[in-house]
Amino acid sequence: MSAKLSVNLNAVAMLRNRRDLPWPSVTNLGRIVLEAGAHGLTVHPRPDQRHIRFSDLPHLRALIDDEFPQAEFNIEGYPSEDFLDLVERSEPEQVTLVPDDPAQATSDHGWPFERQGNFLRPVVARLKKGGMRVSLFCDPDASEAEIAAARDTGADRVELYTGPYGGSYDDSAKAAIELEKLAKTAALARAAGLGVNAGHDLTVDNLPALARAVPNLAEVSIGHGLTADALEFGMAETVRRFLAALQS
Ligand SMILES: CC(=O)[C@@H](O)[C@H](O)COP(=O)(O)O
Ligand SMILES: NCC(=O)COP(=O)(O)O
Repeated sequence: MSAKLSVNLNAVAMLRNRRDLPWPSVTNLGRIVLEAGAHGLTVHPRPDQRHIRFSDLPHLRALIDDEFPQAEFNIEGYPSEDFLDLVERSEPEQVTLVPDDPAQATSDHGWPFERQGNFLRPVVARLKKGGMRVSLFCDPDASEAEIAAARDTGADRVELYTGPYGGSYDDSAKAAIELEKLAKTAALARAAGLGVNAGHDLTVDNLPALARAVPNLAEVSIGHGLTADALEFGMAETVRRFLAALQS
């Protein structure tokens, strides 16, 4: 079975936040995404709410519950007490824990599982007790010992950080090296009994090779590249609508 696609709405929210206006609507874009067949929605609320606002979450939860009950809500973030409260109120099907510093522009590394296992274990247990699947953001070249420590937290899955792979879009030799690391880490995770998700800078161009290299990929979450394509492929029709509005 092919991997599920969860669309990350952070980039849409960031565009919305440029003005004190309600468009583009994060909820409406979520509806379009799910109507088009995506399997879920991902958000990564950060403490400064520079993209997703905490107030977006109830609307997205209601969208899924009321119109797309088969879809999944995936909330990503650093497990501060505020984040955990927010997650528990939003009841996502999946939580992806990411070792982000609030000042970080975007996520750029996985958890040091051996070092942070004692921190993660009770957090994972708390979320799982609340009925949520837990995934942990993981370096693309995590060692066997690191993967064993990830499994020992009680998490269900790891999400492979694919940033270095996505970033080598203009260097096929480097992309092959990065892909090899991802394939090896995914195999270690599968052997340890963990499900494997992946995300960061994935695109239509780099997805096929990733899916071949990681045959049991459960889910990809994609935001930036997918939103960029939505703009590029939707711009012509939008210009035509504005020209028609001028003539009406
Ligand atoms: C966890 C992760 O990989 C990130 O990709 C993140 O969720 C993307 O968030 P931004 O689009 O806000 O950088
Ligand atoms: N977990 C990764 C994610 O949600 C999307 O990352 P990106 O496609 O915006 O880089």
